Amino acid sequence: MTEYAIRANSVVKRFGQFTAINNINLNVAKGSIYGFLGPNGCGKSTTIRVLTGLLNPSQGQVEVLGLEIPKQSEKLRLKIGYMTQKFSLYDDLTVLENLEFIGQIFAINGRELKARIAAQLSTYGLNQLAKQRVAGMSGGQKQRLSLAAATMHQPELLFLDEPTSAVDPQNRRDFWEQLFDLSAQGTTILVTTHYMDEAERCHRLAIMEAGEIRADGEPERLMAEMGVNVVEAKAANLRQLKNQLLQCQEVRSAAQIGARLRILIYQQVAQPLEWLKQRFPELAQAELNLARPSLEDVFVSVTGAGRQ
Ligand SMILES: Nc1ncnc2c1ncn2[C@@H]1O[C@H](COP(=O)(O)OP(=O)(O)OP(=O)(O)O)[C@@H](O)[C@H]1O
Repeated sequence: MTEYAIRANSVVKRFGQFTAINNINLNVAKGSIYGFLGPNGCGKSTTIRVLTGLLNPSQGQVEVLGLEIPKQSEKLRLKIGYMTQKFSLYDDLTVLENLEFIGQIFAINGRELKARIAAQLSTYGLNQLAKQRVAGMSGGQKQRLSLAAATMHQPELLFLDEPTSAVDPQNRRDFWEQLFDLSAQGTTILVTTHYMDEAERCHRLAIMEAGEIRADGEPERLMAEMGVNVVEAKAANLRQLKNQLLQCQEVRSAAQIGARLRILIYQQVAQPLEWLKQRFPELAQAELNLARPSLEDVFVSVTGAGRQ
């Protein structure tokens, strides 16, 4: 039987008249990496704050690591790590001093603290930087320190709010390798992101828009079940063709990628290539191919994106 680290049932959070998250249902399996993908302002951070007990839900039930939230939030605090969007360590302290400080907050002292710091410095490649003040460090180095700090007390569950928005692709890759190491050791991870490639790495994923979960599942399954076929067309006058395609109710979206147009066509059209050629005679000689769906296609097909 699957054990869940997080269960949320019909959770709503309102700020005054404004509903920031609406009827969120969530089951996050223990040890998994669960992604929250969605545009700015769709409610990802609000959801995390409710799940961590920092915000009280307006409605609904939340259970995290077997604790009833917000009632038992204080007990939860010691079992979770939370890396917020903003770098939240001390610029004027060194790497070592930051880790000591965080350790003490979690009541780790003496020999145990020394051992934990040594382990974290080594795991996150910070040995050479131990005596360096944070102010002079690069974005990638700061991010490694943030993860080291968030995992100092070996939390069972880790919340990461857009952890890689300030780092380059190589650092993102390395960061994700660290997340998979943590997951293999049994840590459950909930991570929010804007990046499709990052979302694709998650074991499971929720796509959010305007405070609601629009789709939820394993990335591969979401791609297989999205209800549209993807066609790539290499043709002349792509801008004009795109506008004409968007007038057709059979077309979910069309977007230019280099010299091609990526067209999502609802699956009610059984033969999308033939349909395109019939509907647009100028495509009769064009290069048309069915393409493998991507997560970006799923995102477009389940949200309001892509219709302009
Ligand atoms: N304390 C608050 N009071 C009023 N409105 C809020 C508050 N916190 C968030 N909101 C609103 O709730 C909505 C969701 O915000 P949230 O920060 O959860 O989005 P997000 O998906 O995390 O966005 P981003 O990717 O930009 O961080 C936004 O419209 C935001 O302005």
